[in-house]
Amino acid sequence: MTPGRPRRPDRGRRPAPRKQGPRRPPVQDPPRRAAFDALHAISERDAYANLILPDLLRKRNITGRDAALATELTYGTARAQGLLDEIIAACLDRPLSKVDGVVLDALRIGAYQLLRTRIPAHAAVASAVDLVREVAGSHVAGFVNAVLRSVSEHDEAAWIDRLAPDPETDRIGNLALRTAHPRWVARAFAEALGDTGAELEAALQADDARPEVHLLARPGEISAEELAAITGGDVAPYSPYGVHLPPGTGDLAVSEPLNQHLAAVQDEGSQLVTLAAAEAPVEGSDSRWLDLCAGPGGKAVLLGSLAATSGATVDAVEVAEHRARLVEQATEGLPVTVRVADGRDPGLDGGYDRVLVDAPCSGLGALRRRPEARWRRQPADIAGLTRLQTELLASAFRLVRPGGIVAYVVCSPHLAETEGVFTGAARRAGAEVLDARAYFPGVPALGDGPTVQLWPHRHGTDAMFCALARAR
Ligand SMILES: C[S@@+](CC[C@H](N)C(=O)[O-])C[C@H]1O[C@@H](n2cnc3c(N)ncnc32)[C@H](O)[C@@H]1O
Repeated sequence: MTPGRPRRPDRGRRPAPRKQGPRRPPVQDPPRRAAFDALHAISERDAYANLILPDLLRKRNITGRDAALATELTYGTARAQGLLDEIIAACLDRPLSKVDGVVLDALRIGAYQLLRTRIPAHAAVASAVDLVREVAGSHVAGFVNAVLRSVSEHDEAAWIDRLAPDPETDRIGNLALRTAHPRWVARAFAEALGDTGAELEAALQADDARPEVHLLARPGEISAEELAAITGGDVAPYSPYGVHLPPGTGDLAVSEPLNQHLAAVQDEGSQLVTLAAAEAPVEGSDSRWLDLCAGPGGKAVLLGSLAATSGATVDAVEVAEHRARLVEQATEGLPVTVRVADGRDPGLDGGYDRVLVDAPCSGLGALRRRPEARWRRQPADIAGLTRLQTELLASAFRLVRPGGIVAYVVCSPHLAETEGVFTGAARRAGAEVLDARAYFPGVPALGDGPTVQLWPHRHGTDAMFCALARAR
């Protein structure tokens, strides 16, 4: 990638830029360059960190400690972007929007290293200056040097004390900045938790931490105990098929069971909601299951594995062709038939015994795993999503038979996407709402029901929502 040059030199008046020195040859720093290229693709082309970075590392043959540094810088900087921007803005005498995008991404990487890593300040500043020289030219090196020296005058806590709103009058705004969340996301968490105090703080902090990787031990292929022994992980606390990997588990330990289709990467919360969808009792036969939003196939694998052991079959519907292909690959050998169709009207015969609607959503419950999503998502996205969720759920109620189960799942705690969508749809369908907590055995702190909201700070899972209804 060749980032464009800045539209014009970015020279802050405060602090004064250093005089331009003679042009130096570019310094090679492959991990930081990879982090920069990934972050710039995220900010300019709406790329996804979990897709772009592995691709860059593979193509450039960056491995080991260098790959770990590139990953830390990419994910950490993307996750903290809004906080870093506020701090950088406080070191400028012009609006942040006037800073060229290439320069801003280099500043963000530098500020992240200064504030959230143990990299010594002089190395953080020098490496960012070298980086910007390489990607934008020497004429902006002095500007970047001066801004980062200003950033380095305080640590993160001191910057937050200076910049965060007063917690007495704006508790949510204060916590949002402290935990590097957009205010509207912090407010959505507060509304779902019914709390703006210690619990909201714990939820936002857990959401800002690096998540553990969870594996699914595919039922019928390997037990969680065996998978934990092979990978050096721990058996998950709640899912009988889950394994948690400690941070830093090497690729090698994990790649073999993944390549052999014994295991898949899947958050324990996703496993729990799928198990609830598969285990809530239907009245009568239990052999035709439908996964109405199946791509890329994580839950279809678990549903298909469970169906294989009970003699059921699964139809997996996905509107996006390429994602449907991913479902086919993931479910090979399982009793799963993939169909490319719009779940709102998939053209299938009804009469299903179980329908899972794992609806497209804001993903506010998985921000730990999608670092760029927290700054990319906007409140205005919610209305369109809830419309689609409502239509998909109405379709599920048309496709299920009386006595069958509809499971509504989203990876979001936003009340509009959770209770807001489900309550109305179940009422309109005349369905019996089940107490979903009964199908999360052993899972603590599930609230008052009947729906279930999982949380990173309570359960160590993504913030998955699950509601169950029996059709009448
Ligand atoms: C939350 S994801 C599902 C994740 C999947 N169940 C899994 O566990 O891997 C939602 C999926 O719904 C798909 N989708 C969006 N609109 C749809 C529609 N109208 N009908 C069917 N699928 C749709 C998206 O392409 C996306 O793959």
